[in-house]
Amino acid sequence: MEVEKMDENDWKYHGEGNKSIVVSHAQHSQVLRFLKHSVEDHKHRCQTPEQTQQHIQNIVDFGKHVMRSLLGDNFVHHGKAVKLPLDFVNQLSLKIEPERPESRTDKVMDTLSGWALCLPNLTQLPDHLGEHRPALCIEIKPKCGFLPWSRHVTKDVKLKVCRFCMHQHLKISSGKWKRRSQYCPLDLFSGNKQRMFLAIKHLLEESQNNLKIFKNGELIFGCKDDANQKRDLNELAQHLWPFFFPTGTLIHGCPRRKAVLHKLTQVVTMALLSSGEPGNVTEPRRDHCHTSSLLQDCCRKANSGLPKDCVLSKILQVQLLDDLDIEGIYPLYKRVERHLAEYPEERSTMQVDGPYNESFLERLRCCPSNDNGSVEYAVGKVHQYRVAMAAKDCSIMVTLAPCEGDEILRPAVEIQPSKPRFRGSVSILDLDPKPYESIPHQYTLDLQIVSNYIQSVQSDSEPASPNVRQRQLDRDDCTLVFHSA
Ligand SMILES: O=P(O)(O)O[C@@H]1[C@@H](OP(=O)(O)O)[C@H](OP(=O)(O)O)[C@H](O)[C@H](OP(=O)(O)O)[C@H]1OP(=O)(O)O
Ligand SMILES: Nc1ncnc2c1ncn2[C@@H]1O[C@H](COP(=O)(O)OP(=O)(O)OP(=O)(O)O)[C@@H](O)[C@H]1O
Repeated sequence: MEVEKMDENDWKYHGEGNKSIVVSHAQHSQVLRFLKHSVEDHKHRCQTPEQTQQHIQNIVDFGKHVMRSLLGDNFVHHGKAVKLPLDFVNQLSLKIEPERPESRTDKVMDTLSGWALCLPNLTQLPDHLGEHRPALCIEIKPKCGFLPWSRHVTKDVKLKVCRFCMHQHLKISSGKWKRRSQYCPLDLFSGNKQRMFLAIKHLLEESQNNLKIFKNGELIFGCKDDANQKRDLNELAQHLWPFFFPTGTLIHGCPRRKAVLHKLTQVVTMALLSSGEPGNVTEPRRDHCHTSSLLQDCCRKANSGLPKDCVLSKILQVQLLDDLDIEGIYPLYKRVERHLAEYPEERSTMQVDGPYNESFLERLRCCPSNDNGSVEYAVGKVHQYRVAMAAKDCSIMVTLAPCEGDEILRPAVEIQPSKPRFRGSVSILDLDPKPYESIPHQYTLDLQIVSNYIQSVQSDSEPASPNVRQRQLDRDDCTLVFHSA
């Protein structure tokens, strides 16, 4: 990329989250990720260009030195910080503004610093492989895949219902989403194919911000402010039909939509479970969220664990660094705060705001396992918690292309046995360091999620009797899960 020759017409709006806006290059497999600011911060120029540069460099370093080591080189692309001409950035910002979803316009793109992150476009295959080859990309934001077990947890419900499922109630009552998602991260992370199929089915039914699908780099499903899921699924099936049924053959008696979504679910499950070391399986986790609608008995029997090096296993291992729960972390955060109030100069030696280098990683690894009352212990646990938080908020990109014969696509993940055959790559994105300052917010949010959930379940029809609950479960269409072809 030649920064002097940047032309906004070569770039188009690609997507955004809470913290950044992404634009993709029209010809090359590249994206630029810009930071976003609140309108107020932008107006008052709250961050200097040097601070923004540092912020972006911290993201690169965190990916390069911390997350790559913990999650694996294959999965993490740390990208590089680039300084762009302000003119280009301003023109680009004006160009993409009409494309932005209404719900995200409370923040604006940083047009003041000229700094951005340059990354490979993970929705496409690399330039040298991508030519004339259709690519399908499935992005999943899986969220937290385990139930806490910490002795610091004070509400029993947290040991039974996962945070995502509880949070759904708050998201509905606050108006963030209109319909509750039945997706449960514990199903996805179970390693059990039936539960994983169910998780993906639920993501397809109500994608919220947890599922997006791209075809040749273009968003074709998910992430809409107000989606009509049924219509969208029909459209999705139309889009995907040529990928999965290139010869046009119909499965006798099976509706087209169902056949395509079934294939998609199978292929995504295989990609999420694909591992460098086939057959290597971790200890099964016994987590089962009580609001997940798969019959508990079935889950218990089939909890087969994740292959050791698959992407889900890697992410889960890092999430599990949060072993104290926010209720155990918050007092440690306050210990650090008290120490810093007395010795503010130690903030940098403690690496509270980075740098995210080898020695930060070492601090994570060397943190004592028991609380000896020291500030070192508190800092180590807070760092571990922040790293776990990043892994709880990341997204997985599965990018696939049909392939013929024995041709090899690299970096390779092979979907076997599948017809047609697919090869491609699995990556993890959005691994930004979570700010130390967000811990009090996390604590308050946790309290809010739990109390809202308890209230909402109590006020929903008197606690459903087992029969009512069972009828509810029976109504779910599990044929996709239980009668695979
Ligand atoms: O707190 P959560 O679990 O709601 O996660 C936030 C996400 O909400 P979600 O529930 O996934 O819709 C939220 O995503 P959305 O803006 O809702 O798409 C962000 O990812 C936020 O991270 P950050 O503050 O931008 O670094 C996320 O905040 P962190 O808690 O990860 O800092
Ligand atoms: N390297 C990439 N290649 C292709 N698409 C990308 C890439 N990075 C980000 N995207 C797209 O842009 C979207 C927003 O990016 P990202 O998730 O990093 O934003 P964010 O603001 O950090 O999100 P969050 O709300 O989780 O904090 C992603 O969901 C993804 O669709």
